[in-house]
Order: sequence, then structure tokens, then C-alpha cells
Amino acid sequence: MILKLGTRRSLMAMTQSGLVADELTARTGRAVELVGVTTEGDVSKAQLAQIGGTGVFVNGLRERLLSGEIDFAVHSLKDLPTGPAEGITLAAIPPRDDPRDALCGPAKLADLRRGARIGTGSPRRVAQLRALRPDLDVVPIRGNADTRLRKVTDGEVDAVVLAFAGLTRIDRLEAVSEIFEPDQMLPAPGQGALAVECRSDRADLIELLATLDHAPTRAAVTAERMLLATLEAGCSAPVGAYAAWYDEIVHLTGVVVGYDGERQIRLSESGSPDDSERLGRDLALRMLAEGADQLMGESTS
Ligand SMILES: NCc1[nH]cc(CCC(=O)O)c1CC(=O)O
Repeated sequence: MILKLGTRRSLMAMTQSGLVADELTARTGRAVELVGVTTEGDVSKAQLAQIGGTGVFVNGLRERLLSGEIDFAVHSLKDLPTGPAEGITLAAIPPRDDPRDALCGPAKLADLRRGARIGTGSPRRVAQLRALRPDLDVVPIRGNADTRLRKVTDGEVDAVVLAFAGLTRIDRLEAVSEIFEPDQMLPAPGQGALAVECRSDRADLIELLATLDHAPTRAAVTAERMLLATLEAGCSAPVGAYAAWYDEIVHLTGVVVGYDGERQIRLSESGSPDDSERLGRDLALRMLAEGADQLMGESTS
């Protein structure tokens, strides 16, 4: 039987789902067919900072998993809410792509003109951009990566910030003028990674999909997501987190930035990959002890 893989319809989503489908076929010999699904996040014109964090890109796919219309689904992991979903299992987290953010514009950040207009709706990117260049005019924009890049070519904004992994998937690396290192801009928890979900009662499928799982990526993104969950922040909060993995140790860094970019709480901690949930929780608790709560509260008001 051909397995039905549910995916959003954007080029980025179709590309990443296609790669997962090919990988599953290569590893298990099972044929996979893509099924395009439109989600609330694709339709709504509201700013993500308002509607985000509630799984707007994810819920439509989960409904079709539960109804049996599709067998499994591929999401961008950073769009996945941190809470559990009834009846749904996170069956695999494949090897992560580049987690960094990229500037797409005519020059590197330091070389943009004073007061240049930068388009991004993400409070995390807004706050970190302001920390790097307080003079910039950061304006909210929405739409998929292609639409955002067009706003640069049309002159509506001077530059935009997008995930490097997404730009790779839609073959638009020529638009990149600078890649931000994590010490300049920490990515969103889970950025660059994918999530493969299926129904919890499909034991056969869970076993099959497990062949796609990459343990180091799972440990790293688990730490990042636990940090986010413990801060009780969603994808619309000014929270960055990145866990690197080397010498069999997970090195997690988290940041909370005030909306004006002036104040930030940035801390790091290392631990065993077998205990990555505790690593994320411990670091978040240290950030809260330093006032992360108050800083996040100011940012959303
Ligand atoms: N919120 C939209 C979204 N979800 C995942 C990605 C990029 C790809 C990824 O992080 O895996 C993007 C676009 C962006 O932030 O540029």
C-alpha cells in the first residue's frame, strides 16, 4: 500500500516533504505519495506574532492524520507547539539542516544604510536585529519566503531575515548577503529541523518512521524546545535557542531579548544528550531567575 504523506503546499514544504519521502523509500522500500494540505497559517493574513504559537501550520495536518486521510505528516519543527498533541506521535526527527538565520538584501548588516527598512514579523528577529543595529527600521511582513524575497526586489523593504535552511530548500541562496552566527542571532528553537508525525495507534508506521530519526538532532532540539516550554513562551516570543552537539555533549545557549534590543538575558549550559530535557529546563529556570519573565512580558505589550 502506498503511504500518504501530508504536507503544506508551499515550495519549501513540498521540497522538504519530498526529501523525507525519498529517504523513507530508500530505507524501507515503501512507496510514498505527497498529499497537499492547506493550513490556517497559509490562509490567515494576520501577523504570526498574533496567531502564532498555536500550531496554525500544524493543526490542519494533524486533523487529517486523526481522520486517517493521510498516514504521516512532515512539519518544520519550529512550527510545532511544545505541548503534547492527543493521539499524535513525533515518530522521527531527521538530521537537522543549517539552523542559522540569513540576511537577504543588498549588503551585510553592518553595511546597510542608516535607517534601512528590514522586514520581519518575528519578535525574536526584531529584538536581535535591534541589538545589533538600533538605527534600523524593522517593519512587520508576512507571506512565504518567496513573497518576502519579492518585497526586497520590489523595493518595499531593503532586506529581510529568513531561515537559511528554508532558502536552501527553495533554491534561493543567491539572495543571501550574510549568514548570522548564533552569537549574533540565535535561531528559533528547532529551526532547520523537521518533524515527522503519525497517529499514536499506528505501531507499524511508528516503527517504519523511526528509521528516519537522528538521535543527536533529537537530543539538541529536545533541549531547545524544553527551554521554550519552561519559559512558557511560544514561537512568537523573543526567545532564541541553539544546541550544538560535539564530543557527545549537548551545548545549549538560550536568549531572551527585550523588544528594544537593549537588554538581553543570554546563558549557556552543557549536558548529556540522554538528559536533554533536563538541560533545557535547567537553563530556562536560570534565565527565569535572572528576570526572563519580565523581559518577555515587556516584549509582547
Ligand atoms: N515560520 C515559518 C517557517 N517555518 C520554518 C521555516 C524555515 C525552515 C526551517 O526552519 O526549518 C520558516 C520560514 C523562515 O523562518 O524563514
